[in-house]
Amino acid sequence: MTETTFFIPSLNMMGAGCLTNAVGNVYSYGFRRALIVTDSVMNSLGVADKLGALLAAAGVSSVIFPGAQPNPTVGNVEAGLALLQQEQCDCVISLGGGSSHDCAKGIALTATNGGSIRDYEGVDKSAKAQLPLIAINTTAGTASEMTRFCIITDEQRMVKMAIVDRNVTPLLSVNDPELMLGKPPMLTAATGMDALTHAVEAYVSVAATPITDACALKAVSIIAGNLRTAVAEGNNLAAREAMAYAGFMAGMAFNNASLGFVHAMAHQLGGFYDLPHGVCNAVLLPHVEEFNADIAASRLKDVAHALGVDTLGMSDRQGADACIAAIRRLSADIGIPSGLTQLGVKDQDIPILAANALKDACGLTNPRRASQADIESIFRAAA
Ligand SMILES: NC(=O)c1ccc[n+]([C@@H]2O[C@H](COP(=O)([O-])OP(=O)(O)OC[C@H]3O[C@@H](n4cnc5c(N)ncnc54)[C@H](O)[C@@H]3O)[C@@H](O)[C@H]2O)c1
Ligand SMILES: CCCCCCO
Ligand SMILES: [Fe+2]
Ligand SMILES: [Zn+2]
Repeated sequence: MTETTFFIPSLNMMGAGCLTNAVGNVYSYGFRRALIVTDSVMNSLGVADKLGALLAAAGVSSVIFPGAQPNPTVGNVEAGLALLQQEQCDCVISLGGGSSHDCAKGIALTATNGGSIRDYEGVDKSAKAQLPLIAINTTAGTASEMTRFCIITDEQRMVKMAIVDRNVTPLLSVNDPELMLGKPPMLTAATGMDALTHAVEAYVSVAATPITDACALKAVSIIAGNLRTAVAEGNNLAAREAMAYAGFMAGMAFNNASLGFVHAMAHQLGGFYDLPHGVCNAVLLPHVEEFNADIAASRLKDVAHALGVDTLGMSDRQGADACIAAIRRLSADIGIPSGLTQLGVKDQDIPILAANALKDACGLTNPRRASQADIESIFRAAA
């Protein structure tokens, strides 16, 4: 077995109501002035103000930056950094989903390392630890609250940059499902399918390990057992808590085994059309696994079993086909759009989307290599 590494934040708090003690930890870490990085919706819902009041009661003052856009941009990071420096904050707290966490990571990293977030595209390009980041998660989920990844859209090139850097790992991650009760059904569906994609891609990845396998398969079975309920009954706290654990465990898997062509291709759709990450993953997932099926058949049969399929007596290829069918059924049951055309993707853009997908770091661990023509045909199959 080759040498492997396992990245995870040093402290991860989970469970209904854990936010209160998490805020206490901000004070006991010694921080006294926080920049809260969130987005306009979370801010308008009053969630950021509530967090500010909890922090104030614990002895920590704060200022809110509500400028993290979905698919956060270089401009968002620069604006947030300016506010952090003007307000002389000593820590960053992200409040929201992956967009808020990634924007906050970009702010915290450039606050200590200087330059532009563009300078850190690639693997471990930074020299110093970021300003301490506490990630309070409200979607389940991208797992950005616990990963060493930061995805920032370069609005000039219209591509999502992957900053893969241990220094963007949050100090503390917080998953309180009480903050997830208000997620609308489509957002619950999209983020849940993002988590499933993380687990499946990590499980078929060429960088999978026994640790990431255990996390991935457990995440798959929790998602199979709870996502439909979380979409249909948003106030079901048990289903929300289960999905929070599933998103986190899928994060443990891909934070260490990375991903595959689903993400490499989905990132292009996010960067080019500003489409929601989880929906892009959900539409592409069955098509990429169809492309991988011959090479990853036995792995996909394991995933089928974790999805609840009775695979006894099936060949590996039959198991892989059953896995792909079960993913399609789950997607349809929770209202995910069936094709990319419905999302506004244009055939004439596919060549540039495919060329950029082949440059995305996520593709490096896909179990099957692909040519430009292969990626183009997968995009067209998903139309
Ligand atoms: N860094 C990583 O490891 C990683 C992994 C996967 C995805 N991502 C990135 O994360 C981004 C997507 O994040 P996301 O899918 O969490 O969505 P998001 O953060 O973009 O949020 C989507 C919308 O949902 C709203 N929302 C969030 N929580 C809510 C709640 N509890 N109740 C009501 N509304 C709520 C937000 O205000 C926003 O309007 C993409 O940019 C993607 O590239 C990063
Ligand atoms: C190389 C891994 C990048 C992870 C991005 C998840 O959307
Ligand atoms: Fe992603
Ligand atoms: Zn993802």
